[in-house]
Amino acid sequence: MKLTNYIDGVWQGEAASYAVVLNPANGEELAQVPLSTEEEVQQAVAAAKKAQKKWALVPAPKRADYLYEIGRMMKDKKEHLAQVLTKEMGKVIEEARGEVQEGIDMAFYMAGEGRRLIGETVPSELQDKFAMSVRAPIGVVGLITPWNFPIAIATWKSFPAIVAGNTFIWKPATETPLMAYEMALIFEEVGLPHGVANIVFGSGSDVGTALIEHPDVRVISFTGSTETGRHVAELGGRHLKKVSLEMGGKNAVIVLEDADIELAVEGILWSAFGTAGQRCTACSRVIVHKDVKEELQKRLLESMQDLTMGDGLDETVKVGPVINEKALEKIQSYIEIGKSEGANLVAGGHVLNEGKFATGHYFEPTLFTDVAWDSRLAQEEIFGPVVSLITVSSLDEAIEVNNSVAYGLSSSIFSQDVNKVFRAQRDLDTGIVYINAGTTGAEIHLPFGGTKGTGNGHRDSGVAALDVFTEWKSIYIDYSGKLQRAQIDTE
Ligand SMILES: NC(=O)c1ccc[n+]([C@@H]2O[C@H](COP(=O)([O-])OP(=O)(O)OC[C@H]3O[C@@H](n4cnc5c(N)ncnc54)[C@H](O)[C@@H]3O)[C@@H](O)[C@H]2O)c1
Repeated sequence: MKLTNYIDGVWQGEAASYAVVLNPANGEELAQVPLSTEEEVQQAVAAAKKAQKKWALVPAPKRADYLYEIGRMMKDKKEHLAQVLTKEMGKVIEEARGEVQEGIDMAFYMAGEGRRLIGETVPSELQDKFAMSVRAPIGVVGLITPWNFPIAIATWKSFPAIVAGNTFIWKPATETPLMAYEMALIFEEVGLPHGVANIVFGSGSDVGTALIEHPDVRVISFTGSTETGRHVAELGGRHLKKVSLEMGGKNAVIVLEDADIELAVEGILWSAFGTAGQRCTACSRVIVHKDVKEELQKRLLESMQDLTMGDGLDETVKVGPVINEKALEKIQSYIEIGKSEGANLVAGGHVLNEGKFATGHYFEPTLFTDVAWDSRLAQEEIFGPVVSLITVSSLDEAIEVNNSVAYGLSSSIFSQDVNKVFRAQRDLDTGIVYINAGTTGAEIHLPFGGTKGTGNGHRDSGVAALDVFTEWKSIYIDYSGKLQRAQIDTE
């Protein structure tokens, strides 16, 4: 299947060049994705700009009605969307269903915002004067998304954008364009006015750059690696764009001496090896108290034996493939780095490429122990099924080690002591903190994002997402019939 861009409600013609989209589980060709150019971006921005004027005049509750329809259609197509998602991204089908559900939840949640979009009324300091602030749409927004959550992240961005009265151009990752294609079909089927939702496929350097540099694109909402995000921020800054960045992570589970070890093992397995470790919130470090280190390690190693690997469409599989050959090489390079740094490789550490694994991209769930907290293995984002066990002697030390990385997305702590966990949630320098759960499992009505190298202060999800896609407009209405001046003493 050859995909085409979706601009102004119209599926566009053939592109000059394409990239091939492969199923990471078996190497099967799924589609060809256009490698668009600046010209297509200009066309999409022009359509979005024209549509936005009308769209902003549609009352927000009516804009929200389209989101209810989109949510209902996603619900009807949930199994189909999940199957396509597993094929193009590789995550196991249970997780794919969960990701689609996140999108459905986001549709209904943001549709509800159509009847709120809450502003503020406040007293004026002057008599016979009324003061309020409202959320105003910004205009045309550009959405740049990664391959690891090809549908959920797009809904976190596009749904608040449109309910607030903006129109958008979405550039999905070239590895996972099929979810964008499926969403465009849904936008078309629910009759979303032409030009409100536009999809332009292509590389980050061509399409992404053209979006960021275009003077009519007022907001860039980006999710991806910190390296790319830094570039997006620099370029966006030069063009004075509002740029929202959600980037990498190096998340840790802390296991204290009084933890429920069985529960901690379950939490670690799910957050470290789910999606083959390719979540921004993946647990990549386990910071364990020395008194329970041996027990935790033993139970973790035993449980890791039960992680069946294979094609995520097989319901019995727990760990699917990683996205491509480049990812395998990166993970392998960190195995070598870990060994050279003196960490102890106690499980996994290999690419699987024989038998049923021969045509896919599989890496064994891997555990290093005795990892130095400041080693590269413990500090850098690997984005694969690799966990580093770091031993500490106290809660203070655990928090310090957790906070030592350049990222600040998610952290978790297992302990039965309410004083310790309350103290920890205060001091853990991450945007998300879990108590007695792994590092993953965000719910869409709470803000999602992180500190330091993970983000630049904005958030996806929750009402906070509306801050990215609206401007605060302050309105003063003077009904005194005379010129009143604030801050001037008229007595
Ligand atoms: N914090 C979060 O919410 C979150 C969520 C998911 C993934 N991530 C992070 O995303 C990364 C994995 O995703 P990825 O490999 O797709 O990231 P990436 O940075 O390589 O790509 C992300 C997107 O940016 C585009 N892009 C690449 N170069 C660009 C450029 N020069 N200008 C504009 N756009 C450009 C890509 O085409 C893609 O659409 C990991 O670091 C992960 O932690 C973060």
